[in-house]
Amino acid sequence: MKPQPVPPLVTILLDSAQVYVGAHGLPADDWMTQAGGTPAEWAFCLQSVRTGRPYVVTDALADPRYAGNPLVELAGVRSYAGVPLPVPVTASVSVPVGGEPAGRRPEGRAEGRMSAVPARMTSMNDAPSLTVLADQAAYAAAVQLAVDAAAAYYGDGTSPLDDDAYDRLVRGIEAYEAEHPEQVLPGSPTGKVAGGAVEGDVPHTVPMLSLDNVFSPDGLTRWVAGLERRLGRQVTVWSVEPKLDGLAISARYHHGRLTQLVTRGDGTAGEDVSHAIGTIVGLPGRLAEPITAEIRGEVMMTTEQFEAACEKRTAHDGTTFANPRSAAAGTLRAQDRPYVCELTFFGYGALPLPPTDGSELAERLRTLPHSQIMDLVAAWGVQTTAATPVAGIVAASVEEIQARIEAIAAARAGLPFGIDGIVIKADLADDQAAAGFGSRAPRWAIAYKLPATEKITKLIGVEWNVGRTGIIAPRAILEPVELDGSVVTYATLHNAADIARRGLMLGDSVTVYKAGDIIPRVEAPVVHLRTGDEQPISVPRVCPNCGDGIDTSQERWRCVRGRECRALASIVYAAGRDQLDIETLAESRIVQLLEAGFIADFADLFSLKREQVLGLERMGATSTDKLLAAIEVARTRPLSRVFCALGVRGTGRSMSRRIARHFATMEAILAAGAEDLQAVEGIGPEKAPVVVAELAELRPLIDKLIAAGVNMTEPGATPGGAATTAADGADGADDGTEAAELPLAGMSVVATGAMTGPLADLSRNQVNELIERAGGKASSSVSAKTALLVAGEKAGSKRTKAEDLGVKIVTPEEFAEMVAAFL
Ligand SMILES: NC(=O)c1ccc[n+]([C@@H]2O[C@H](COP(=O)([O-])OP(=O)(O)OC[C@H]3O[C@@H](n4cnc5c(N)ncnc54)[C@H](O)[C@@H]3O)[C@@H](O)[C@H]2O)c1
Ligand SMILES: [Zn+2]
Repeated sequence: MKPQPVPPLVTILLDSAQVYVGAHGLPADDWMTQAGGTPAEWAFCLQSVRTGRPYVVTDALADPRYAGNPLVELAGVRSYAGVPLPVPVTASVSVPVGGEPAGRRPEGRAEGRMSAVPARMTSMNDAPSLTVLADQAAYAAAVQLAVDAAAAYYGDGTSPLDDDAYDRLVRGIEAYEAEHPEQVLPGSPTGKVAGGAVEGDVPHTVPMLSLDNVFSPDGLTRWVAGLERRLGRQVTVWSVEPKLDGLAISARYHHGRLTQLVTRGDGTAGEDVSHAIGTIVGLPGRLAEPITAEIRGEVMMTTEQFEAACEKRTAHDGTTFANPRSAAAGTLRAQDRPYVCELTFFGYGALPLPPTDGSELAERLRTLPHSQIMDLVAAWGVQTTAATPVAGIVAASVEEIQARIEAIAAARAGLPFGIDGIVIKADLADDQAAAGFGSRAPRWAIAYKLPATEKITKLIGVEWNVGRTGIIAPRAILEPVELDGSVVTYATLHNAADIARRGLMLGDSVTVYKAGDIIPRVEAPVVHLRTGDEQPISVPRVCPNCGDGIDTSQERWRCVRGRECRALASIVYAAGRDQLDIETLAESRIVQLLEAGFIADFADLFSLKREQVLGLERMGATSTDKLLAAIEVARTRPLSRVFCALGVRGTGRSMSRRIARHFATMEAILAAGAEDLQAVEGIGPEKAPVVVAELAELRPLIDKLIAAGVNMTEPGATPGGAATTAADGADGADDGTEAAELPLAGMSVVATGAMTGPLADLSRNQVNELIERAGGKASSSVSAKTALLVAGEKAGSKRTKAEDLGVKIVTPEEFAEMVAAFL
């Protein structure tokens, strides 16, 4: 028999750092890798972060830089160990370029180093990525790492891995075990509660299990079908609840009194943590009724409790907790801390407790639907999610479950506590009893996992930026990390005091948080991962923009020149091509005008006198009149341009267009509250209040613009937004028809390559404006949601991607015809 093709050796570092890419010159947000290291050390990652689609290896091979690289061989691998690989190879594997990365890993850190081979991807729909294990040694190292990490995670919360890295590792172990059942180690974490890493000495009356996971609507549908097949009937009632991100705990009440708290442990026995009684909000020492029962639920820290706990710990030993979950884990078990941190409890179950398991209550707890048991628990005075925006509900169909999943996922970023998914349970006791339990999880419940919102990465730098009002704010530069659908390289650090409070140092491993629209933020240093090489973060002594002094009397530092510090930059921006487009106004001219005291902001441009301009050095009559004429034209620009010129944080060109089209007038924008703003696509619960606050701050400038007669309306738009009212039915009917008649209504359109024909002279921004005038949504990246690609000359990778996805492609000329009325 012919030997199998030998797969190239690829190295994967089991490091918590999630790397970047960029070394191969492709957009960083397109790719992900599984490994640690720096961009110079790693060249490829083979799965698109944005689309989850596998990367086509052969594409990259055309690049001469990779000639002779092991990857060349990788591309030739069509099967491994006799199993055909999807062609071409599609695993999440990274390949080192130019030798192995060495010596970067901190000492004393749980890690394994293993060779890896391309994995066969499971169904891409539902495919979370996994760490690929090449051989038995790699497998053994992975098992050891996972068990150590889990022990630290459930112990004092000091795991070296973030959850995503841990989950990928365990999935890799599972995949390896499926291929090599004869090699499974007894210590393997798979199939065990808490990965088999924790023990306890207080037996549970009924095992406290974990939950199995799904990751997509398809996964959920399959799970439901599987359960119904097992039961031989349809499940008619489901309960849908948030999956609280803390630790499971059992609270034993005797005659209404809380007598014992026990952790989940290995599922059959846990640890007694009764010392925490009295410190957990939502878990009363005495119930409203003198009942005897066991209540199960999640112990966690709210964001507020986490901040308070960090403050206490910093005061005590100068360190913080890495995140709310590990703070809760550490706090629950800590007995001899000189400070007390408050915890929060949410119940999600109740069961009979011996010796009263023959009682009438015990019988009710065995036969009532889960949802009604939760009502009972709340009535007894225990906190449940009922009072939160993500309350548990019952659903009758997969569609209803799915709708609730979406609602909970949308609410996640605004919640005062962490959730990491949605738990779906068969609500009726009969269904639960008939489905029963596996060794690790019940068969009648499933966790629908949401993407991780937190990861561990490295803080590699801090830069100090001066805002429009002269506020000097630090920003963290991170080793790029893929988080909730995008690659994060920068994160907010509020101010110098905040850096000190969190005890951050350069080179620290840090937890970074991002969900939905939220601007990523650094949560805390992971103190137990320090190597001793971390350096203090230096703070500026003078304004980084103008070199003048800094007013440090407030927590938010400010340049002593205040608004003036940034005046030049703001006016240059406002006059720019995509904003007011004042053609002859060069930066040097703005400097002259500022220095002469004729202007202090861009609104002053509109009241410039001819003599003033004429009096400037190197300014003749012709150029003066040209400039004044250009300013006259600027006075009539559409609202979207004027709004963009304001430079409201988080609103660039396309967002400004969307806002202007939605509200139609500046008056309506100014009257809008955070709620109203969220009706604009791309503005979420976090961004909306920022925009409102910025606009309040900009109000004097806006009033000045209005007084100067600058246009404040968006041509063709009606208040309320034509596109939004389209779906509104009756009273939106007029607008609705209008929107539906627009040639690109409801379409996401991407333009790429050089425009030709009637579009030849348009900038990309102008093409995007055109798309939006014609009712479409301009986007810069091709995805499954793209309805149309306008591909000019040299369209490149976007065109390839559109072809792959079956997106309709037109030439600039064809497009010009489609939108001729709007040109
Ligand atoms: N970072 C690490 O080193 C590390 C180590 C081990 C585990 N982990 C993380 O922990 C996860 C596995 O932990 P797990 O076994 O506790 O499982 P899990 O957290 O995935 O799910 C089970 C748990 O969900 C909780 N839960 C929350 N809301 C619930 C609700 N409404 N109803 C029922 N249960 C609810 C319960 O505590 C239950 O035990 C992994 O996926 C990983 O993300 C991380
Ligand atoms: Zn300054």
